[in-house]
Amino acid sequence: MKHILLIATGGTIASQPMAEGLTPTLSGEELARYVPQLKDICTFKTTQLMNIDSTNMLPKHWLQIARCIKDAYDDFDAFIVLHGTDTMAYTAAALSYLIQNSPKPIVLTGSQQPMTGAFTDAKLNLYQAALFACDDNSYDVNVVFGGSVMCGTRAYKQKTMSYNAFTSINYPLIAMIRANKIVRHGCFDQKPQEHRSALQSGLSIPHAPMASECNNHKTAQESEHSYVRFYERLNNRVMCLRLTPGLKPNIFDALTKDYDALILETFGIGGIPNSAQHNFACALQRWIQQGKTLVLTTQVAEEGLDLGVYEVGQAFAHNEGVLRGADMTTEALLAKTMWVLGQAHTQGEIKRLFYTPINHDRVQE
Ligand SMILES: NC(=O)C[C@H](N)C(=O)O
Repeated sequence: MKHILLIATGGTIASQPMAEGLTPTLSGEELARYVPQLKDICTFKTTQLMNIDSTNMLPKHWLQIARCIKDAYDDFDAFIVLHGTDTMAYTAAALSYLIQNSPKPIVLTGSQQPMTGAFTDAKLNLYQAALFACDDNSYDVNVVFGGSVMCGTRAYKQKTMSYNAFTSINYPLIAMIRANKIVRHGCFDQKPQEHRSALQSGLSIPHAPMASECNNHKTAQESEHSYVRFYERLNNRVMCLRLTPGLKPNIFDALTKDYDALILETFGIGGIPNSAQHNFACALQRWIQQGKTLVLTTQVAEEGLDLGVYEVGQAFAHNEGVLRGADMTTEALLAKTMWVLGQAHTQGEIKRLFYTPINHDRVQE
């Protein structure tokens, strides 16, 4: 039987009704007791890192979860992170960058209704997360929710109440889970050979060096190991801004003090106002000239960005100072930009890391 570490962090799954509203109170150990069927498919230990509504998750918590998995990596076959749904997509993306190339699966799940609720989805989500975590062909960071398995960089919360709250954006589902059967999407039906070999070498999986342990010019990305890589640094001076009709271009000047990078959600396939009254070109150029990072993406959930299509985007299509989000989710862009700026020191390095696909986060341009 596979041995799993259940990492509890709070969320609705752990919440109970209080006078102030739903509040996380149940521990991971208590949650597991509600699903006795877990014992039929795995052995497990629980650990409680925090017990918070995911509204209060911060980048330092992502680092804490990644560190917990790193420290326990050799002792378990898989990891389940119990998490609130509201920011689960951000955490799943962040873990995809902080823990790369993992032959052991890391699965996030949670629920729309508390574990103690009469019609809860929590039991099935936890059970199916364990089922997927125990499967020999699972690896890397995934979200299991409402019978869908999504890549950690592609998950998106699209519903506030329904049980099928998550969807995979611009990328196929890894699998569907019907009751206790995993139905994999064709290209995800086999764990890659490099991961199999790594696992066959048993407990002595040589973790690749942390980025901070690599010499200055060689990032962990370039390490010759094909094994799991853990990272410990994020730059959280990154923010997202959605363009809205009438937004004033001088907004960026107000952001320069607190932020190193801006992810701008443009209109449609890539429209940025350029009328005489509202022209963003100068303001954005000023941002770039200060040495700051500018990532352009779309505020439309599906199908991604192409700045070359319209006159209102073309000025940025070939701008060397702009990073293009392509078909990535905003959640993944935020986490990736924090990770990239945590590792890279030159514009060239930033660009190279940003455009390198990680855990299927973007299609190669
Ligand atoms: N369904 C949930 O888990 C929502 C909750 N507010 C959270 O994100 O922690």
